[in-house]
Amino acid sequence: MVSAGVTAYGTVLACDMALWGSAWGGTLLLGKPNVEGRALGWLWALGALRWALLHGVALTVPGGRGRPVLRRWVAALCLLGPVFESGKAALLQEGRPGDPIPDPGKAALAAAAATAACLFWELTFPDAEREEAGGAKEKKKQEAKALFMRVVRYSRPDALHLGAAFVFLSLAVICEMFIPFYTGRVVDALGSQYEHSSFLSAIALMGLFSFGSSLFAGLRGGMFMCSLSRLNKRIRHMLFHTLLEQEIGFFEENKPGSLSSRLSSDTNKMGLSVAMNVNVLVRSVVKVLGMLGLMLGLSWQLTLLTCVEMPLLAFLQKSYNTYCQALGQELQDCKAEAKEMASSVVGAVRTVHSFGARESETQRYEEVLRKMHDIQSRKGIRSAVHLLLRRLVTVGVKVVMLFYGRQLIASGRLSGGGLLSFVLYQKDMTSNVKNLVYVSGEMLNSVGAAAKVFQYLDRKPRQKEAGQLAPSELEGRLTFRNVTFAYPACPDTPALKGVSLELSPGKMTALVGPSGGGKTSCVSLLERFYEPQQGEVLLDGLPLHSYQHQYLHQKMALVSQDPVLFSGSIRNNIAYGLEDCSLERVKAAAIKANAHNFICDLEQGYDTDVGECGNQLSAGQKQCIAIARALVRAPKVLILDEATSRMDVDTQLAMQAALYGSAGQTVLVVAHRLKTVEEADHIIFMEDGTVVEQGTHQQLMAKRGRYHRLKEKLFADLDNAEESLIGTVTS
Ligand SMILES: Nc1ncnc2c1ncn2[C@@H]1O[C@H](COP(=O)(O)OP(=O)(O)OP(=O)(O)O)[C@@H](O)[C@H]1O
Repeated sequence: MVSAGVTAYGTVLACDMALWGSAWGGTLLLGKPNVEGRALGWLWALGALRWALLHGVALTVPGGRGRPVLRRWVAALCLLGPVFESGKAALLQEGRPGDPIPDPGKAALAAAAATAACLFWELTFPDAEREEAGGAKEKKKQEAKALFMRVVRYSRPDALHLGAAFVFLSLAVICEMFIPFYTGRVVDALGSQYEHSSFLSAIALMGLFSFGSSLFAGLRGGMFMCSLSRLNKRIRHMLFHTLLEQEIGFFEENKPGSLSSRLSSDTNKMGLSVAMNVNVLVRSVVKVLGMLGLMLGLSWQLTLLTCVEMPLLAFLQKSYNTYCQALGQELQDCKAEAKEMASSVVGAVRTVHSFGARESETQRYEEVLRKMHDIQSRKGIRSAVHLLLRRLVTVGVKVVMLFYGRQLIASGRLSGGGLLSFVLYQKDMTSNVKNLVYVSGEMLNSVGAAAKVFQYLDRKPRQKEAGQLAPSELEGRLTFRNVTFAYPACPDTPALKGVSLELSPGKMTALVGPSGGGKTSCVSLLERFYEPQQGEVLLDGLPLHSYQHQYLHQKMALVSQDPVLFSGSIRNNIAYGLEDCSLERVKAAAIKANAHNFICDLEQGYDTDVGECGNQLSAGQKQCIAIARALVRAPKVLILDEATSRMDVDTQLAMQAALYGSAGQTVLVVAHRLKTVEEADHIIFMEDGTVVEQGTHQQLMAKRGRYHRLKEKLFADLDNAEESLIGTVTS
């Protein structure tokens, strides 16, 4: 593939040299043709002829077909000269166009300029050729462009702000462009024939343009910041909403650290891709075009020289950007890992302390930091090399330019001030071209962050959409019909295997069995945290998913073993998710949950702040509040998953009596303790994901099966342990 390309380019170049050589030889033998007054016409005619011939060669040479870059290069080689001479004649209306058949030096310079311009274009705006070659990299770029356009579409509501920002941006750039020009004029005015009035007018205009550029630049910055913050707010809100819509399995696959990083840094980066990069892009494009015009006006020869520097710098910058992009991804992953590790360790600091894991955690964190440091060091070294190469190119071109500029001044074709203006423009031009190349890479880089955000925004929850059922009367009968279920993390190991059971209204059903038997999995299915792979869970004979989400969670309340409280008052925690819940309702629920007494003992009663995650309350108190939070909704179905495990036996029994009394309520208790289970109307014994036996306590004891054996072993052990613990404390 590469050798075919070399052959194609080499053949075209050889043909071009042969063409020029024969024409040049002809002029040497026969003398230069007299084209006075028709030079431009001749230039175009010869250019077109050369183009037609070389184009034909490009199409017929082996490996030439299917190479649009080669054809574009041929066009640039043949037509750039006529275009340049025509532009020069039209804009500057001076001098006569160059010879239709240039001498060797000019021919080489024109070929180099055309090649450099072509190279610059292809590097900055790479296109379909490599895509045709099937490069995955190119495909990725196309995707990045599509992503970028999507971010732009998300910015539509800020069109007014962005529009104003671009107007200010253009004004600022235009003002900025004239500053070097009038700086040169000031220097000229200070020259040998000093004229006060021209000095004053030049300095006034320079001051005016400087003031204008600062003013408009400030307004532009403000407008961009404003639209950036608006976009950020919208995206974050959408993302947060989408995240909360996802099924529970999603949160098991994606760790909280990486999710919060998406919400904060990635949304931020995504916004920057529009506000900042487009800002720099437009600014640079306007400046480059404007300055190119002004520079051509000052000296086309020096401008041509500048055109040699730019592709070289663009090439250097491009390769640097590619390297940095790859490292940037690695660095971002490292940062996310460090963040996640720090937050999980700090969040579980008690466990870390009690297991004496401080040293190992510190080492683990240090390892990630070291990885981060390595990446940053590599980036630093590459940046130093890049800077050195860039400086060498810049200084080299500047030296040549100054030498040539001196010749132009000596021949009277340029003033000293003009050269100064040119040098200032050239410096600015280089940095703007660099910005252009940088920003094209950075845009793709920042849309990398956007890709992750969109990945979540586009994600459809992997569970059936909730239906519309919301009957005013609900009996509360729950049925598992031949349910098989495996967690997303272990799809090949079912936690429930063909489970069929029924929870009757007005009855308390207990789920018991050894650890890992599938009790909590049943509860999770009832809460619709997951969907079963086979079978159905029915409420009053209808699938759970056909009920409205809000309705279902109003009618079914769950209290888990480790309930989560939110920082805020006890009252707000009990009334969580309910609008306009009176203090009386909250108190009534707290009384029923055996929480009222200890709440009243607290200094601020129901207004007491429970602290971060409720850590200012004991585990048992937290469970009481969580039960009150469930009861305040007066649910038709109450699910207690080891919900009283942290309470003492007396509190547990009192609580149970209170809960058992609710007429018509379906109560499901998952418990390990014998006393709680004995009272239940129906006991279901689960083991290894299946229902092994069921009945009342008496029936199961009489059966002398698995329940009986477990009672003998586990429950008795627990009770003994409890009794001995109580004994130790009281003795
Ligand atoms: N989030 C999860 N991802 C993958 N597997 C899980 C998950 N939660 C539980 N399991 C597995 O599913 C099986 C049933 O677990 P489940 O929590 O339902 O048991 P359990 O009877 O409630 O146990 P325990 O009495 O200890 O709470 C176990 O083998 C467990 O390892």
